[in-house]
Amino acid sequence: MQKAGPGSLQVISDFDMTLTRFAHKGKRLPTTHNILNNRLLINEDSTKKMKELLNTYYPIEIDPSLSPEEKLPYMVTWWTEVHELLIQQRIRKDMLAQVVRESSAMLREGYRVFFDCLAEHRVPLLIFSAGVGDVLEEVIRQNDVFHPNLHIISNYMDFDHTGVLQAFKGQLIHSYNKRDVALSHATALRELHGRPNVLLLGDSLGDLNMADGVSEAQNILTVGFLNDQVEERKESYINSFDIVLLKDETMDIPNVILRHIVSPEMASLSLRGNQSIFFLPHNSSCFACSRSLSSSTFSLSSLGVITPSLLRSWFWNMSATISSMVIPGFIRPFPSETCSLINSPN
Ligand SMILES: Nc1ccn([C@@H]2O[C@H](COP(=O)(O)O)[C@@H](O)[C@H]2O)c(=O)n1
Ligand SMILES: [Mg+2]
Repeated sequence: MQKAGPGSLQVISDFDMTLTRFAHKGKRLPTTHNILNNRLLINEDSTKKMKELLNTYYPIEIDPSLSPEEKLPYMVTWWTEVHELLIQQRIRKDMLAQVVRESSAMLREGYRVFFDCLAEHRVPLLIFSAGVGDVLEEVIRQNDVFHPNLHIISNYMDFDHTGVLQAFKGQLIHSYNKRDVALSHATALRELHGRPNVLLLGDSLGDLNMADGVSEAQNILTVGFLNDQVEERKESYINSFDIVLLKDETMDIPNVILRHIVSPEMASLSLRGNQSIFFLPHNSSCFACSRSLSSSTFSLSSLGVITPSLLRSWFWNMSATISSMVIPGFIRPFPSETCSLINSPN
């Protein structure tokens, strides 16, 4: 994928709990459907009913002992009942921006690097979501990353001429029918043709089918975010995705993969707190990072071929020089296990 470069690449990603965070400071964050569970839009009874439906069907959605075929009818019931309830509540289009603003939904840390990098290199990003399209668009817009390379397949609301919800458009999309939906959209997504390499991101086993509509796919690299019921589901995720990220609320790994594909000549670099971490470039050269004191720009210079001692000294030097650097999207606490690994004599 790296040899073929960004011109052959497309990214297909799920939205809820893949591009958005699952939790923050120990609190569950909402999906696009749950963002709509706001008293500005729906009454108290419906709020209760939506929660009951979530408590009934979410455990089925993630139950590792049930097959996708067994889960399917329950998913159809869950989505259908919630959509009917939202229609009955006569949701207003002009309130959506406000409920998104009031919600605690967050894109994963490092999201700006991800969205901007894809746009800069003209790599199409297909967001394939069983959530609510109008809400997910608003989340992306409010985070300022709605770029022209974005394509979205989702459940879109149909509003009447006064801006009141009257139906949902097109085929219902739920967690376990993404294959059918992918196949039915295959010809429409012309911009994605001729891009045989796919980076696929998802948090559900149903997301693995999102690339089924890609004609003549050559390589599909799948990354699975395992957010919930980790121990129970780990085995099936490891057997199904190429890379499994356990309770990782960042876009760090997708960003490193992208950096490797779009600019393989540069060290892929990420700075965290007052420590630093960098990812090796494909030719095994190492780069040092320094910041100009007069501006916020920073430069990379080659240090030559990596050796363990060079690595260690680089880390020590960097941690001293970058402690005050602020590079949005890159700074994050550096895990202590990684520090001790880097600083160990071997
Ligand atoms: N009423 C519902 C229905 C579904 N969900 C969750 O939304 C997720 C689907 O969106 P993706 O972007 O991940 O495809 C799904 O995993 C459900 O858990 C919900 O919260 N409420
Ligand atoms: Mg999801």
